[in-house]
Amino acid sequence: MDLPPSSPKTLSSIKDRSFNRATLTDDGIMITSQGHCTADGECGDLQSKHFHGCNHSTGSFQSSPSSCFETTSLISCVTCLSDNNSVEHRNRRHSNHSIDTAGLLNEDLDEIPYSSVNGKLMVNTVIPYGRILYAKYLENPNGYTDNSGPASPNRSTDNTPQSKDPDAVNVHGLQTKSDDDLIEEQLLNDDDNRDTPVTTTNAEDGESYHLIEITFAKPRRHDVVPKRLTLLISHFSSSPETNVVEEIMRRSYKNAKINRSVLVIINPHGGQGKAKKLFMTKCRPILLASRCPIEIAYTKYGRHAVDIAREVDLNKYDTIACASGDGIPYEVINGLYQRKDRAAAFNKLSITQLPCGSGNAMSVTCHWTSNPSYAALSLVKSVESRIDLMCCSQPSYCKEFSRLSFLSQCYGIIAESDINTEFIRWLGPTRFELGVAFNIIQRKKYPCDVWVKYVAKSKDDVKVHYLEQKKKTRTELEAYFDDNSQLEETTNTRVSDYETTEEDFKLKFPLEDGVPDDWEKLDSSLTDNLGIFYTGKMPYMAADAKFFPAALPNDGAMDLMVTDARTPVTRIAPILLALDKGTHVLQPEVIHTKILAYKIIPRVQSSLFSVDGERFPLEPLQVEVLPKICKTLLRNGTYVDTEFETM
Ligand SMILES: Nc1ncnc2c1ncn2[C@@H]1O[C@H](COP(=O)(O)OP(=O)(O)OP(=O)(O)O)[C@@H](O)[C@H]1O
Repeated sequence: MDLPPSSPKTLSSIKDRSFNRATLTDDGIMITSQGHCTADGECGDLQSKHFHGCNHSTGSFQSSPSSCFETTSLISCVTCLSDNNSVEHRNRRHSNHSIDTAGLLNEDLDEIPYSSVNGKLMVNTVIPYGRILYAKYLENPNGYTDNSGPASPNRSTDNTPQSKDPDAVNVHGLQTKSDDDLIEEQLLNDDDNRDTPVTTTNAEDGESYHLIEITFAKPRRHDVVPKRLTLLISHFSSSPETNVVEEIMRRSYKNAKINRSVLVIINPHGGQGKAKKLFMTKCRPILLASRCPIEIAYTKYGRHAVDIAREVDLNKYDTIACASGDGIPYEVINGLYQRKDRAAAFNKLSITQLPCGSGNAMSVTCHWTSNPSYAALSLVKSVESRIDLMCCSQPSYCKEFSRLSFLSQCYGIIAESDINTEFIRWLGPTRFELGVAFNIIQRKKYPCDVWVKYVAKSKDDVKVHYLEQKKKTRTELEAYFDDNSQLEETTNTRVSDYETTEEDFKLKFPLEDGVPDDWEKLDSSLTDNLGIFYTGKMPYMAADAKFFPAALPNDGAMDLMVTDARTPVTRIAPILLALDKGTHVLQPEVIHTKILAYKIIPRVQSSLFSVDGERFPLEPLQVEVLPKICKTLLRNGTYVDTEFETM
């Protein structure tokens, strides 16, 4: 620690008067009074000095310093941004919202008056714990600074990171020490102050204040960016021993792991070549500000992520974050599956996505956003949760390894539109919609035979199953969140979680055993004229395509949707147009059920299957659910609300 040992001070100290005072509330850190200007015209809030060039000789609050205390009294919406703390409240508030293209709820941006024109934080402003990334004690703070800016006054110039080749990678594709590591080291070195309280006593009321720097995620345009803020924080506690910084961190990471160690896998070709830039500019600042140790691996060839996951050192990471589309999480899951210690791998690592590709269904579903910076915030704040996977077997590969699918399998119109339009990849997501429209107009049909093992057959049964499972999950989550007093101090997460064993990977319905007697065959008049066959485990297949609104993380079932190619275009068009709302599953022309397993035997000469967006061969395909096999990070412990309940 480079600061001198501190002795208690009083608030009559001129310097201390320059900082905003704040206190801890249930929802966040609330500004209780604004800092004064010092005798020499300096203000503790650097935004005034560095970003607005505030000159206090002309500033309005200097002429009447006390007016700040009286005139600004805005109570901001805290629970709206407090991602961790109130699942119920959040779901209630936002039940009528859908995700917009930036993945933001616009009200979030507008409701928090973080700073007024003169750079001061308004009294009663609350910085929600859900937005706080880090806190530490401070003795010589410089106030409100921009972490993402080039010249941070809080940083020693000696420590300025040296620029090295950011693409330098070792044999495993892991990045060698570069500017990322140096910035990370610098941030970690900053931690010296974390445990050392600097106490200041208010001579007037005897209350104890601590000079604390917090780093929080602040909305800026469509993103969140890390910002630092220095506050004099008082905390009323029965115990004088209370470490306020530890308390802030505990509340800020209530159901999440602090300092999650992350292996980031970047597909440099993902998102039409934008993945690396998106990660570096939008996600990395949030992860670093949260003091997450990160290592980066770049994929150098197709399916490289399978190899990386197969060889990854389980002891080094808690999370694999795929800065990519949905293709890389699919590969990571399959790489882990091919390991000898796969149960240990799935128990140790959470697989998540930072949405930097063209298809980002996992992030939309799990982080409730397709915005990379918000997804990074969700990554550091989310609850580790179990999800079901689907195990796919076909004759050509299942003797070696079956394939795990986390998202979907499809055959027919959707599969062809997804895969056979790759040659117009430059069109982005539009290529998929064009492909669907083209195939529907042609009324292309895809004959096949299908057998299923039902969990909920009729649409009414599906609703009942959904409501029951949702209620069960809600009860479990409430118990989980209430159980915080029993959390392990160091990790802030519950230790006794569900554990996968090798037994869980054993298939109940191996391909070679044929179709079991209790499976039902779908009506041949339908399957002879099949248009779409689509199974899924996540509600969103893209930001605006809520294909499976009844999908749940671990209900032990996958959703199946089937359509008949003979359905008139005048009926199928409105069905497809209802995809953004998810109400297509209610239409009589759409079959929607919940199943545990299925077998499909195609009866066409040339076509394909698409599994999680990957091309699979045109062979019999048998799939079953592997319950709770994989760990991921879910915002508030749930998938994004699809409003299926009220449909
Ligand atoms: N360096 C590389 N060279 C070639 N292919 C790669 C490379 N890295 C990854 N890939 C492949 O790119 C595919 C797509 O990856 P990803 O899902 O991240 O991208 P995307 O932007 O969403 O694209 P898509 O539209 O194909 O889904 C994967 O099959 C992966 O194996």
